[in-house]
Amino acid sequence: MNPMSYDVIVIGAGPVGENVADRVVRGGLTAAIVERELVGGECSYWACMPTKALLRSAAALRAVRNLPGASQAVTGDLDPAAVLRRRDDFASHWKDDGQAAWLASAGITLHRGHGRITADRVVEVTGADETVTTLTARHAVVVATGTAALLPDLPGLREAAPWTSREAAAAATVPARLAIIGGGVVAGEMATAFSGLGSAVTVLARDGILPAAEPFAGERVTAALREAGVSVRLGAEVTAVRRDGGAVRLTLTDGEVVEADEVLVAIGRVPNTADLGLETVGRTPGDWLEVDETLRVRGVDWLYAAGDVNRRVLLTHQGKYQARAVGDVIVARAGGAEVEDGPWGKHAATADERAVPQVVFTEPEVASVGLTAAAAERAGLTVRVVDYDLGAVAGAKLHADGYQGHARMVVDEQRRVIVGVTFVGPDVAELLHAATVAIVGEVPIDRLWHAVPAYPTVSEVWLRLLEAYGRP
Ligand SMILES: Cc1cc2nc3c(=O)[nH]c(=O)nc-3n(C[C@H](O)[C@H](O)[C@H](O)COP(=O)(O)OP(=O)(O)OC[C@H]3O[C@@H](n4cnc5c(N)ncnc54)[C@H](O)[C@@H]3O)c2cc1C
Ligand SMILES: NC(=O)c1ccc[n+]([C@@H]2O[C@H](COP(=O)([O-])OP(=O)(O)OC[C@H]3O[C@@H](n4cnc5c(N)ncnc54)[C@H](O)[C@@H]3O)[C@@H](O)[C@H]2O)c1
Repeated sequence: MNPMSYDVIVIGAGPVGENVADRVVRGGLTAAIVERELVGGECSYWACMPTKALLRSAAALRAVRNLPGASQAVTGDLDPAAVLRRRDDFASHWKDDGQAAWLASAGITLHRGHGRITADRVVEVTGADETVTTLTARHAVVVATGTAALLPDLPGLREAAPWTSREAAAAATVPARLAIIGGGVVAGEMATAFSGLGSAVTVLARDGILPAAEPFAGERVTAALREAGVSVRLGAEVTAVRRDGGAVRLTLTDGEVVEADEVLVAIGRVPNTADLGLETVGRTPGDWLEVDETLRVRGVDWLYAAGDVNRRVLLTHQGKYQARAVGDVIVARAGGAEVEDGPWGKHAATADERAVPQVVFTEPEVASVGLTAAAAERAGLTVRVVDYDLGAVAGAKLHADGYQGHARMVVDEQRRVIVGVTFVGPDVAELLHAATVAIVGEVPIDRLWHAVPAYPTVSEVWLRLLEAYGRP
């Protein structure tokens, strides 16, 4: 036993854990971080970065092919091997020396191994060689252990060695045929990526494509995937899976069999809490960790949970936003300073509920923030929905010949502020932050008329949306 004390112990060195530790050290406290795999977490090696690298080259090629003058310069096809090599670079070749060095430079102590809470403010770390180190926290323990892929209980699935997002993101070769179970964000992006790389892709989307987004988003992504040769089977449900020799056979509810070389399961996530000692704090192992506005686990005053593991929003940027709030509130509570946990306060993660931005890097891209029209109505708001054809904007016509896209703004009619925006179209990702600022700032519609978009940019859609809404 080797007792060591820190002000704060963070379990999990993904993007969220790293940012919590950095924030508390900047606030004058000491911090240790516990990591059982790679410093940088899912995002750096198997999620955000490598998947976007898999998507980017095909997106650039599509863009240039839609631009007369430039398209003539393209004489060959995509080189999948070169894309995979670039992906390897973005995954740092699955080595974390760079990020571990950053932790050291930030004054954060790294303990490698599996962390488990064993008593109040006590974390045991079991290393790869089974040695156990006991850490104690003077002020707080923060769980930032993230999530893993959810696998459904389908007969034959586990024996068929399915891909999860990890195997897809780190694929060493491109399968000739890929079947994807699911229709959410991972399924949409992976279908786009692997069809771009040359796989014959079949998407078995029981609940549709991007069902949580505005309906036009899923419709446009479905149409584009089909145009790219992807077989999108809306409503298709898998009942059994079998791997015979090399091929995987998926049986659907109507008895039809879909054959592929690999099957990717992308139906959501489970929290990494099964072996974390949650029973010692009266929680059930394997459950999501429910937290209050300051990301503190309800009823346990020294325990916090940030990032994917608290299920508020499963996105890196939002988890890092939570990390800044958690780090700062721990420092405030440790020093007896005032806690600002009211809406939009320094220590409250208010944006998690009102203004979460997300870009889905499909073709076309889907960029959204805040509420969809349906979600706003469910929340009891009186809303007005304003739609505009993004392809009709001068900047979009210049951007690409035959540019097709759509924009929607959802306005809370009682407060006359925007509560949701969705853009669908090529390269709409960079349009999103203006919408986020308008929603977080609760900028009145009447004032937005004074925010003039430059001509001729795609951002002129903002003016067109306001014109469609009307000026009294
Ligand atoms: C395929 C895919 C693509 C994605 N793309 C995007 C994107 O483009 N943009 C975006 O914003 N989000 C994206 N996400 C979501 C994003 O990856 C997560 O929101 C983010 O990684 C969450 O960060 P985290 O720090 O909470 O958890 P993680 O990144 O999962 O990190 C948790 C860390 O904790 C460690 N750990 C777990 N348990 C223990 C333990 N008991 N002891 C010690 N260490 C432990 C793990 O090894 C891991 O390193 C994507 C997700 C997937 C699956
Ligand atoms: N660009 C990005 O921001 C990005 C990219 C990838 C992943 N992510 C994040 O990662 C998280 C996980 O993504 P995901 O796609 O796994 O989850 P998801 O929640 O986005 O989608 C899962 C989909 O699977 C469907 N589903 C659920 N159970 C099913 C079943 N038994 N059979 C068939 N379909 C079923 C659901 O209806 C849903 O549409 C998301 O929350 C997302 O925010 C973000």
